[in-house]
Amino acid sequence: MQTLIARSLKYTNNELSVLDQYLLPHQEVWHACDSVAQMQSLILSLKVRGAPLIGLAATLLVAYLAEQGQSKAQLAQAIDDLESTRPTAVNLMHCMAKMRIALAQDDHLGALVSTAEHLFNEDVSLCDQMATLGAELVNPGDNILTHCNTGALATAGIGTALGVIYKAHQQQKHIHVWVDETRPLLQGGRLTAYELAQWEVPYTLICDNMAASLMMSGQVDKIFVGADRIAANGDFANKVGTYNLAVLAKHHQIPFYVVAPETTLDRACPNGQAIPIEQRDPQEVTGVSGSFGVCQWAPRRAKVYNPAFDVTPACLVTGWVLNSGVYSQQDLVGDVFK
Ligand SMILES: CSC[C@H]1O[C@H](OP(=O)(O)O)[C@H](O)[C@@H]1O
Repeated sequence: MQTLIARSLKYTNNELSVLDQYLLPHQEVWHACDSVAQMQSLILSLKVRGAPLIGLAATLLVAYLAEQGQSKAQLAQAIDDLESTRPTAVNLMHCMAKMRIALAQDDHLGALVSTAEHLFNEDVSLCDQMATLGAELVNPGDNILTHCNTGALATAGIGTALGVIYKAHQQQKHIHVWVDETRPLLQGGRLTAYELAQWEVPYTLICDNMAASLMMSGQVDKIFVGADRIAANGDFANKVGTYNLAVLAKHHQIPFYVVAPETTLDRACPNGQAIPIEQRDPQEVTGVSGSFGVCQWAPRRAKVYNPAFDVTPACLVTGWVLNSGVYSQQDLVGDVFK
């Protein structure tokens, strides 16, 4: 397999490595990964995270295992196991389906390697296309609000929604970004703030519960978010708290855009109710753990509701920014999903 290098995933010198996103922004630690169990653990703990990146990390591991001489039966099991790791982001299922097709080829090793290389390099291009198309929606001086993390850390390229923001910054549109910290795992406060600082994009970090008053006071001009799965009617799943923003945006008549590659589209999913929503460990809500240990603030026996994602109905979305274009719901359903 060729050398493949992204911000949080790389294959170099016959070694697959991932950047531990749970330790960011204070520590940049890379883990070599050579087994399904290890990759599943990295993905489940969100050390490896982000809808496109999860699919690509699993894909590169399958190709790596094939090059290590694993049998077709072992590789088929690896694909099944990896596909079941997290249920909501459809990019994982998309990538594993492509790898299953490659595994069925006569030269399965060659097909797996070339498919992995293609999917990785394709995502880089898809990110560039989304960024260019989405940046056209950004006006000079816009105050943009975003949720969770959708940058280079979450993809093989420059990102999805954050890629749009970065491209607009590169175009010297002099934007400012309101960054939702994104409870409970703080992908915004830890990762988006980290990426925007590295790109020298002006931003202000806020708690999620502050977005409404910012909108009411006219301090938010547009909202760009990512997606983990887009259903055939345009409903989409994204990090929990996205639906809040969509309802607020509609009330305050603020343009609300979802940015995602077409690898996030799920043609077999009729609407948002059909999207499986991952339920996560209550400990993520009752406290926080990291390299510093555990900080527990809620009662240990507190009953917790901790869905990793929520679903936003298409009626609340101004436009879908895909790699192929910017769509209204009518065009998305009629042209893209046709
Ligand atoms: C371009 S990443 C898309 C999506 O993935 C994130 O979820 P997680 O951090 O749990 O992997 C978040 O929902 C992003 O919007």
